[in-house]
Amino acid sequence: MHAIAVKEMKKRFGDVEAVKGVSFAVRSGELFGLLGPNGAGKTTTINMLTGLARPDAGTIAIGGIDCTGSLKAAQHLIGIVPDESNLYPELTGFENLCFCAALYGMRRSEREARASELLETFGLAKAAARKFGGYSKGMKRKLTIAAGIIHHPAILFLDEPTTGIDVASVRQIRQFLADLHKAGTTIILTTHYIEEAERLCDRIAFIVDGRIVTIDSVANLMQPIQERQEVLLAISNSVTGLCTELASAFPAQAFEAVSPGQIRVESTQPVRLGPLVRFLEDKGVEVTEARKARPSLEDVFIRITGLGAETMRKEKEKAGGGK
Ligand SMILES: Nc1ncnc2c1ncn2[C@@H]1O[C@H](COP(=O)(O)OP(=O)(O)OP(=O)(O)O)[C@@H](O)[C@H]1O
Repeated sequence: MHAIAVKEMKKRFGDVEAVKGVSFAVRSGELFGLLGPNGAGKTTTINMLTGLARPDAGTIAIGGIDCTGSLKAAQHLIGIVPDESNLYPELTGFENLCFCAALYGMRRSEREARASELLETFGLAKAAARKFGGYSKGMKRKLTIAAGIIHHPAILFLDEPTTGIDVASVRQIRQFLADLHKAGTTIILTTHYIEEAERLCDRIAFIVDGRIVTIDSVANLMQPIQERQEVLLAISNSVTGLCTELASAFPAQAFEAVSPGQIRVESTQPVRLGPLVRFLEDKGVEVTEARKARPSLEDVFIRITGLGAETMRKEKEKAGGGK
């Protein structure tokens, strides 16, 4: 049985068709990533799956339960970590968690024990008695995750869990998600950090402009580019038309000027540096460094979506870090 099965789900906000008919299924125990740039429709998709937005069309099943009209029957199965925290600033960390536990009908002793356990897990025990409103961004995100799993949900939805927070918290959250995944929880994660998706997810759906453009395992997505060789050459100075000249001199390789001081060489054969360096020297260009690049999911994303590395980098910067 699938933990989640979505068919032809759509959502429009006025003139904006935010989600244009997405279909996918998440296996039980899977860590599934929805990856895409800002405005792609990730949050809207998650909101429809968690009952925060009503789809205009399509069907949703969660844990085998038809949730198309209402999520009520599957509510106990899911945990939600929204991108903006829904916790109360005037309550302490401990009180917030106990309050959430009470909403799930947990008994007092049970909820206090669970709240203390989760505060410990996330390194927040010392801040347990402090008001949530005074927490740092990273602490807020961690407590929001703790609140989302207070009732041991079988399926956890997280919307951009590592965006805009400090590096130490990012590491802690990623490790926590990996542990939760190992323990068997189904996790659906939205992110626009390609390397985060590559590191954590079993399968990834690339979502662009309201549509899923591809869904596959990280290994399968990476397979076509694994055999490809890529070398980055740092050069002392650039000369007009250098890449065109290189391409005609070395037709088995592809050349791209990634910046004025850097050329990317791509080939399906091992790249021989000697002839390249000599050719460039003859043109008055010195190679100051040659580095073999590891193929990454970012390359796959760029190939499939047509979105350039620069676009994704800008998206990351806009998001305010998280690395
Ligand atoms: N409540 C709303 N009212 C109007 N338009 C909306 C609303 N929510 C989302 N949209 C629009 O729908 C599109 C998809 O937005 P969504 O937030 O789902 O994207 P996203 O992939 O989660 O982006 P981000 O990474 O920035 O969070 C965008 O064009 C957005 O402006």
